[in-house]
This record gives sequence, structure tokens and C-alpha cells, in this order.
Amino acid sequence: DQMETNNYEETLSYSYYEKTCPKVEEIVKSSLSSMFVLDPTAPAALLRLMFHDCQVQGCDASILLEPSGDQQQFTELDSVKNFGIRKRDLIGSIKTSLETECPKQVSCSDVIILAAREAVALTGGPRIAVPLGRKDSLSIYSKHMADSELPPSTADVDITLSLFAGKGMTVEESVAIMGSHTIGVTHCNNVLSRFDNANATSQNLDPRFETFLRVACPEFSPTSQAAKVTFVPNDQTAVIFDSAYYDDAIAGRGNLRIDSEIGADPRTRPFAEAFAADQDRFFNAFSSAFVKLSSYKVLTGNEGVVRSVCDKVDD
Ligand code: HEM
Ligand SMILES: [Ca+2]
Ligand SMILES: [Ca+2]
Repeated sequence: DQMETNNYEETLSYSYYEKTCPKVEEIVKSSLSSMFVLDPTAPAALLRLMFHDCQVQGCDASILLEPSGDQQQFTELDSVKNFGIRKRDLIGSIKTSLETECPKQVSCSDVIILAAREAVALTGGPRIAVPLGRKDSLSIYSKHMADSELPPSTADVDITLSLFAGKGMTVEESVAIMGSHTIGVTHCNNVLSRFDNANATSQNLDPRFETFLRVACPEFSPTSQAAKVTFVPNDQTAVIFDSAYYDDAIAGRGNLRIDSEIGADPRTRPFAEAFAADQDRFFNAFSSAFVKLSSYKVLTGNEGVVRSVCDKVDD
């Protein structure tokens, strides 16, 4: 009787680690609560990390892989689309604690999702129930795939709605998931294109806010070092997960093109207004969108592995 060798199709489950690592969610939460006290900007980094992992060959922890041996290889992080990705090391620290508690059980891809979930909850957002059981990729990372799959910083409403429709999201959920920009920062190199007059009229850019952006991000070249180290907050309350992002979007105070246009486009504005007026509605739509994004193209069962360290595929 070969109980352990079945190849039944496995799916994500809300009780996946019940027997193999019952304390997993508690361990992720307690590790991150102390890390977030040390660095209140870390939650935003971990939420974005989840998006950028899931967007490139699915939620498989491919974004964590480092070059192996002494080969010269380009990783996902070498893609300019991954500019500003930070705090990948925190996932490694959580994984180390988990290896002590339950060795070789919890995948790095699940840790990324659980860390993003805590990033939302610990900054004042909803506590989202997330199904688990993702496996980590064996295949090698790809800079090329990161270049082609991640949205450009100049993305508009069309690009954004079709990106999220591809993950089964409604327009309401797509507007809600952009509410992730309620925390964190945007570096000036991503803001400078807003000053291009050819685009400005369609972009719902409040003139006083434009003045603020021009002062915060003087017109240096987008590729200069100065533009890569200066930044502006993503909304008025950039360490709190709230609906202030939508107030700003409606008023034309968005840093990126999408952050402003989402508050003006006839397809998205009604939802931005609803979320600005009703935070519960935002949190509910955000939660279902989060589950859709984080279940995108996952590897389960024998399709992937549980890495023992997150930045390497085990030998
Ligand atoms: C069309 C869709 C999107 C575009 C074009 C976009 C673009 C960007 C850009 C250019 C930045 C600034 C990075 C920097 O300068 O350091 C940023 C930051 C951020 N994004 Fe997005 N984003 C999109 C969707 C999302 C989604 C779906 C999430 C999460 C589920 C997300 C979460 C974040 C967070 C939390 C930050 C702040 C990061 C930090 O403070 O380190 N974004 N995004
Ligand atoms: Ca990935
Ligand atoms: Ca906020």
C-alpha cells in the first residue's frame, strides 16, 4: 500500500500546515512585529515583494534566487522593473526560524504570502485568510521574464485593468488591489515622467501637487543617482494601511500615472469614491483581490519543492 506516492492533483488549502507546522502563522507574525518596530517602512517592501514574485512565473519564490556558483547570471532583481525591491532578507530570517520549528515543511513562496498578509494586518489593514501549500520553483530565475511581465511605472488604466483581469479580478477588485499604494514610497526616478507635458493633461495631476512633486523631485536625469535615492510618500499616511490613497487619487495627488488616473477614469472612479467613503468596502474587496493575486499560477504537489534556504535551489 503506497500511501505517500499518490499524484492526485493538490490545491491550496486553509489548513495546509495544520499537522506539519501548526505555529507557522504565529511565527511569521511575531517575527515581523519586531522587525516592523525596527523599520516601519518594511511592511510596504514585503507587500510589493509578493506582487513582484507572483507576477513573474507565478508565486514561486523565484524573486529570491541568487546566482549559483561563480557563473555570471542575470537575476530577476537585475530587471529595472524590480528597482526599489527591498527587504528580501527578512523572508530569509523568517525561513530560518521556521526551519528550527519545522524543518523542510514551509515553502519560501508561502512565507512571502504570509509576510505580505502580516504587512497589511500590522499596518492597520484587514487580516486576510490566505490558503497555503505553494511549492517553490526549481527553474532558474529570469531577468528577461521580469522585464516583460512586470508593469512599467508609466502604466495607465487600460494596462492595469487587463493585467488584473488576467488574474480573475473584477474592476472593483483591481481598483482595490491598487490600494496597496496606501503604504510605502515612490522614488523620484519613477516620478519624473509625470512632468512630461505631452502626458500631463490626461493624468489628473493637481497643480499644487505637481509643484510639490517638482520640489521633492527636481529635474535631474531619471537615470542619475540622485533620482534613485530621493523619494516621496505613496499617500498622506504612508505607514498606515487606510483608504487615504483614494482621497489622493480622486484629488489628483497620485505619484504615478495610475495613482492619479484611477481616481478620474469613468471605469475606476466610482470604486475609488466608494472606497474613500467606506473603508470596510475597500478592505473586503482588497482581501478577495489579495487571495486572487497570491494564488496566481502556483506550483503545488510535485510541481515544485520546499527549499531549505530561500535564495538557492537545493542540490
Ligand atoms: C499596474 C500596477 C502597478 C504599478 C505600475 C506599480 C508601480 C509601482 C512603482 C513604480 C513603485 C515605486 C517603486 C520605487 O520607486 O521604489 C511602486 C511601489 C509600491 N507598490 Fe506598486 N505598482 C503596481 C501594483 C502594485 C500591486 C498590485 C501591489 C501589491 C499587491 C503594489 C505594491 C506596492 C507597494 C507596497 C509599494 C511601495 C514599496 C516600498 O515602499 O518599498 N503595487 N509600485
Ligand atoms: Ca515568481
Ligand atoms: Ca495610507
